[in-house]
Amino acid sequence: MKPVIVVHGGAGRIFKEREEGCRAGVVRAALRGYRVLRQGGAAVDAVEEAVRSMEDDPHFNAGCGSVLNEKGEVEMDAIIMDGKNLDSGAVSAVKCIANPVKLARLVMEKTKHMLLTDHGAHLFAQTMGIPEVPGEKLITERSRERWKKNLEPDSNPEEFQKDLGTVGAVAIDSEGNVACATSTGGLSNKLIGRVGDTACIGSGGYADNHSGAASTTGHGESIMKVVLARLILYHMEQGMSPEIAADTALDYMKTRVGGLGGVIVVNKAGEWAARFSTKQMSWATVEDDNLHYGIYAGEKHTKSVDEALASEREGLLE
Ligand SMILES: NC(=O)C[C@H](N)C(=O)O
Repeated sequence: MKPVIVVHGGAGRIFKEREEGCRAGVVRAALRGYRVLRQGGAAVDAVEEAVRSMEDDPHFNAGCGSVLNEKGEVEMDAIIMDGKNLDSGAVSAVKCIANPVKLARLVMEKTKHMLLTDHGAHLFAQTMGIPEVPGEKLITERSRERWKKNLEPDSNPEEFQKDLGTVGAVAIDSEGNVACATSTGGLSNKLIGRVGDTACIGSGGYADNHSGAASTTGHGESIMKVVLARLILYHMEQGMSPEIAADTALDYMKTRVGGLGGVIVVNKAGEWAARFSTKQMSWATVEDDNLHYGIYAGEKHTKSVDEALASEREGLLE
C-alpha cells in the first residue's frame, strides 16, 4: 500500500496576512507526517506528528495560538483514533499543556477510557509527566486581540468566528492502517467548560480500516449535530469516493443545520480529499512523494517532496 497523509489547518476565512504562514504550516506538518510513513511508521504516529507540528505553530487555533474562552484563557480539545482496532483517546477543556494530541494519545494507550476532561485530564497529564506550560505561553497577540474585540458591546462574534484554525490529519500507512487526529482551541469567547466537536468521537474525527479516516473543522455545534466524520465514512461505506462523500456530508450539514466547515478524508484504497463549504481551508497532502497544497477552492500547488524539503530549508514556499 502506498502511504498517504492529508492535513488541514482549519476551515473558515483566512485573513490575507495569515495566508502564507498557514500554507507553510500545513506543508511542514504534511512533510513531517509523511516522513514517518516513508520510514515504515504507523498511520497513528504520522497523524500525531503532523498535528503536533501545527499545535506548536502559532498560526493555528490549536496548542500555542489557540483562541481564548470568555475568561481570556486557553482551553483545548483533541482526539486521536487508530482505524486498526477502533481505539481512540480524547481530551477536552485542557489547559497549560503544549500538545493536547499527545495527551489524547496517552488516554488511548494508558487508560481504559476514551475521553478525559478538564481537571481529570490535568491530573492525568501530571501522572504521565507531561510538562506544564504557563497558560500565558499559549496565548498569542492575535488571540488576545480577538478576545478583547469580542467583549466590546458592538462586536460581531459571528464575524470573528470565521477565522477558525483547528488542525487535523488523516493517514494511511504501508500496511493499510488508517488513523486520524484533530486538535483545537475551539471557538473564541466560548463559555468555560464548552466541549466542542473535536473531542467527540465521530464528530471531530473517525478512523476505521474498513472504510477510511476523516478529520473535521468548522462550526463545532453543527458538526456534532450531524456527526460529520462518521457520516462521511458512512457515505464511503455506501460506495462514494472520498470527494463525493465529503461534499455530500458538508452539503447536508449546510442545508440541515446551516453549519459550514471543512474535512480531510482518506479511504482504504489511499484515495483522498480536502473539501470545505467555507471560503477557505488550508490543507496539504503527500502521496507518491508528491506534495499538493492550497487554501482557496480550486487552488492546488504541486511539488516533489524533495523540492518541498529544499524550499522549506530555505524558508520559501512559492
Ligand atoms: N476551528 C474549528 O474548527 C472549531 C472547532 N470545530 C470547534 O467548534 O471547537
